[in-house]
Amino acid sequence: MSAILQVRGLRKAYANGFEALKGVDLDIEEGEIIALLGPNGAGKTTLISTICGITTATSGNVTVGGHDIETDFRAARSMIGLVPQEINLEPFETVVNTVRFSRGLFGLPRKDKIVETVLRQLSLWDKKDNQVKELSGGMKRRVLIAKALAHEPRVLFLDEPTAGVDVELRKDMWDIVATLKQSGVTIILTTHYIEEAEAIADRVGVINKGELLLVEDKTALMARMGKKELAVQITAPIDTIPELLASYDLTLSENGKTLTYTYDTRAERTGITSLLSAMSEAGLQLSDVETRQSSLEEIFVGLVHDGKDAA
Ligand SMILES: Nc1ncnc2c1ncn2[C@@H]1O[C@H](COP(=O)(O)OP(=O)(O)OP(=O)(O)O)[C@@H](O)[C@H]1O
Repeated sequence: MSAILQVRGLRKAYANGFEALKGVDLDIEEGEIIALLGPNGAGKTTLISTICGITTATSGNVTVGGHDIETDFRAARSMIGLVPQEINLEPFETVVNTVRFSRGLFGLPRKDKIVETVLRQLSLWDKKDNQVKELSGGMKRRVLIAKALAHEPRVLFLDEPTAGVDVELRKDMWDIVATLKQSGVTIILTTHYIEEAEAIADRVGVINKGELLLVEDKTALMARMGKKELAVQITAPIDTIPELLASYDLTLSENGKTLTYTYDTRAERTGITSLLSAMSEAGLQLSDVETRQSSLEEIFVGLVHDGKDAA
């Protein structure tokens, strides 16, 4: 495999002086799916827009298939398909014409066979003569993807493909992404959802405050993120954690009535069973037990922290 996309020292300061990208380096291999994960305002859309030439970088450079996005804009842009966050379709146009038109925008000759292949790939062929306004929200999202694929790009950007869609539609989208990968397209998507990255990505990049904190193989990253907490309520408050429980990773709440145990969901043994029996041995009476997955926000805070510690 070779890097189809190379991003080097990419910085973007907006007109008001705000630095949305603070020197991003990224290599993307041909044929992989990479998910860029980050909280609101992290810079995900800015990164994609800059790579796709919608906004101009302040400094740094980007090449797609070896073509510089500034000095060789046309060649670079022709290799990229962009599926934007917002649905921006012409409501009275038919599906097939919408896709044909997108292909034409790249100055390519009309090739109905290609348009047909794309529409079939997205299960839109039987809707080809429908007007866009007659389609469901999920179908409209598919049309956006079909449009982005009409000029046969090798790299496809999906900006928050499943923001605000229901679970079924989200799974649908994941299947589409898997099909596209099989056809050899390199896919870069942005998302807020860990489970989305987990479901479809080969690698995950975490972006926060304009910095790419890490890019890592998904399995390794998920193992690191897979922390869960077990909160155990006890009937009688205690001042300190009993000696018998010293070997567990426990914290005691201020009111002395909740013991919180942090464990790794992916570990072979979570240690919950032995912890609960050790609690009973220590004479603690339990009144309630609750589990909690660390939120994305917390994971990011953790990651930002780790990054600072390492520096
Ligand atoms: N045109 C602009 N002028 C000034 N600041 C901007 C502009 N566009 C975006 N920003 C700021 O840059 C930062 C990054 O925005 P961006 O849209 O790239 O984030 P994001 O990670 O895509 O967020 P979200 O998940 O909410 O879409 C934000 O703080 C945003 O307010």
